[in-house]
Amino acid sequence: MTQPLTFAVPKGRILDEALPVMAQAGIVPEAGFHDKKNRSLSFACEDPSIRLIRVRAFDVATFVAHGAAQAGIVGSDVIEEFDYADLYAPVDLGIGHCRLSIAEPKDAPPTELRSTSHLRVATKYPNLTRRWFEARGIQAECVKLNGAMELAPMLGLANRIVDLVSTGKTLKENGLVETAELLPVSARLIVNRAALKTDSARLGPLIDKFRALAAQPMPETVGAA
Ligand SMILES: Nc1ncnc2c1ncn2[C@@H]1O[C@H](COP(=O)(O)OP(=O)(O)OP(=O)(O)O)[C@@H](O)[C@H]1O
Ligand SMILES: O=P(O)(O)OC[C@H]1O[C@H](OP(=O)(O)OP(=O)(O)O)[C@H](O)[C@@H]1O
Repeated sequence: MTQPLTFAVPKGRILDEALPVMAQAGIVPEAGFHDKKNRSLSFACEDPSIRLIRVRAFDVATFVAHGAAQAGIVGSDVIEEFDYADLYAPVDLGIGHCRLSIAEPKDAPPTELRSTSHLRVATKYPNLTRRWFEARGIQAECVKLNGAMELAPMLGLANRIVDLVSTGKTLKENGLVETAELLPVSARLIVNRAALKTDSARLGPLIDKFRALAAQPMPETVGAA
C-alpha cells in the first residue's frame, strides 16, 4: 500500500489560522489532534492518504527539506532563515502575518548603523540577520537566542535585537523601539522538491487546492463594498 503523505504543521500560533485553510484543502486531522492532553506527535486524517505531524516551527522546514515530510505549512521567516535548496514554497497562504524587525532600546543615543563599531544582535534568526547587515556593509555579531530576545539589550547581552513583531506590544513593554523592517512575514505552503517529482500525482493537486484557496478573497472582505 502507498505510504500516507506526511504533512508538517507548526504546533504554535500559526496552527489556529492554518487549520481552517487545511480543512478546505481536504486535510482534516482526527479528533485527538485537538485534545491538549494528547502527547502524540503524529495524527491520522479523515483522508487516509494524509498523515499530520505537529512539530516546532523551525523543524517543519527541516522535516520537509529532508523529505521526512513531503509538505507542510511554515512562516516565510523560517524559510528565509534556512534557505534550504530542497524546499519549494509555491503558495503564500495569506495567514500568520507579522514582520521581522530590528529594534533597540528606546533611550539609545541616535546612531547611524554604519558608524557603530561593534554591533551585537540577539536573535533567533542569525543567518537572515547576518545577510541583512552584510548587504549594508555592516558586520554584525549574532547571539542566538530561542525566545525572549527583548531581554538582551537591558541585560547587556546585545545592543540590538532582530525579532518578529506583530502588534508591537512586546517591544513597547520591554522598552524597545523598532528601527527597520528586515522581512514581511506570512505563512507558506512548502513542499519537498524531490517529492514533487516522484509524487506529483498527489502533491500537484494538493498545491493546486491551496493555490485556489489563497486566490480567494479573505472571509472578512467577502461582500465588502
Ligand atoms: N507575533 C506574531 N504574530 C504573528 N505571527 C507570528 C508572531 N510570532 C510568530 N509568528 C509566526 O508564527 C511562527 C511561529 O510559530 P509557532 O508559534 O508555531 O512556533 P513554535 O514552534 O511554537 O515556536 P517555538 O519554536 O518558539 O516554540 C513564526 O515562525 C512566524 O511565522
Ligand atoms: O508584536 P507582538 O504582537 O507583541 O508580538 C511579538 C512577539 O511574538 C513572538 O513571540 P511569541 O509570542 O511567539 O513567543 P516566543 O518568544 O516564545 O517566540 C515574537 O517573538 C515576539 O516576542
